[in-house]
Amino acid sequence: MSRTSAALEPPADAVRPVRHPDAPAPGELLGAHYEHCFGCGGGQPHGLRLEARAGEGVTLTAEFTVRPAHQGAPGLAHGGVLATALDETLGSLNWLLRKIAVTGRLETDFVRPVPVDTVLHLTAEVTAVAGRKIWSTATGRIGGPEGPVAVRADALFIEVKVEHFIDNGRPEEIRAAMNDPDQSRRARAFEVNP
Ligand SMILES: CCCCCCCCCCCCCCCC(=O)SCCNC(=O)CCNC(=O)[C@H](O)C(C)(C)COP(=O)(O)OP(=O)(O)OC[C@H]1O[C@@H](n2cnc3c(N)ncnc32)[C@H](O)[C@@H]1OP(=O)(O)O
Repeated sequence: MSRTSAALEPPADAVRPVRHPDAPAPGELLGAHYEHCFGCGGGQPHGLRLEARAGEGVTLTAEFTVRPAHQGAPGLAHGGVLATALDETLGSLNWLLRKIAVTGRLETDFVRPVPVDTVLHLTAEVTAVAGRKIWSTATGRIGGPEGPVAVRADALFIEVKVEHFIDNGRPEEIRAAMNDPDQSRRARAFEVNP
């Protein structure tokens, strides 16, 4: 049995991703794309507050500290929370392409339990692009950036226009997001033209 579904195998005519010339420099923190994002925003008391940093090419690293609010089994991170950390990390990669994209498919392997207070060290990269489709992969390690693998995921993101959010989101949150005075958040959310 193959590890991933056919939808996560890029077709033969897919191309290598191209880092946008204005992508944040390697080592730079990306910052949250939305204050109330459960994955990266500072406005969610129990959110993950995941911090992602640009890497070389179309790669990044990220860290997430598992807190007591993130438990599933006693003292252990909930699998859905770990999947969120992977989803957020993979989603952040699209900023290096300057594309707005949403997760279409996310396949996750849970390899080791992740205790509360553990720092999950994530690495991720875009592997291929074809039209609106973006394939990417991520790995999360514990005990340090070179520690054993605890989780990994492969994903397919689909590029969307900003109308995807305007048409489907609640008007009050959309209005507030559009009026967000934080320039870097506004940039990650809206300024996506090459
Ligand atoms: C004003 C405020 C702005 C705020 C600005 C914020 C910006 C920054 C937001 C980032 C947020 C990050 C957060 C973390 C990442 C999430 O968690 S994103 C949230 C979770 N994901 C979603 O909610 C997506 C829900 N799904 C959808 O809306 C729609 O199904 C999609 C994904 C947009 C696709 O619909 P569509 O545009 O109609 O595209 P469609 O023609 O169906 O498919 C296009 C292609 O993709 C393929 N495809 C589509 N879905 C799938 C699938 N599930 N599996 C396999 N293939 C698929 C199709 O087969 C098709 O392939 P081709 O035929 O072209 O080869």
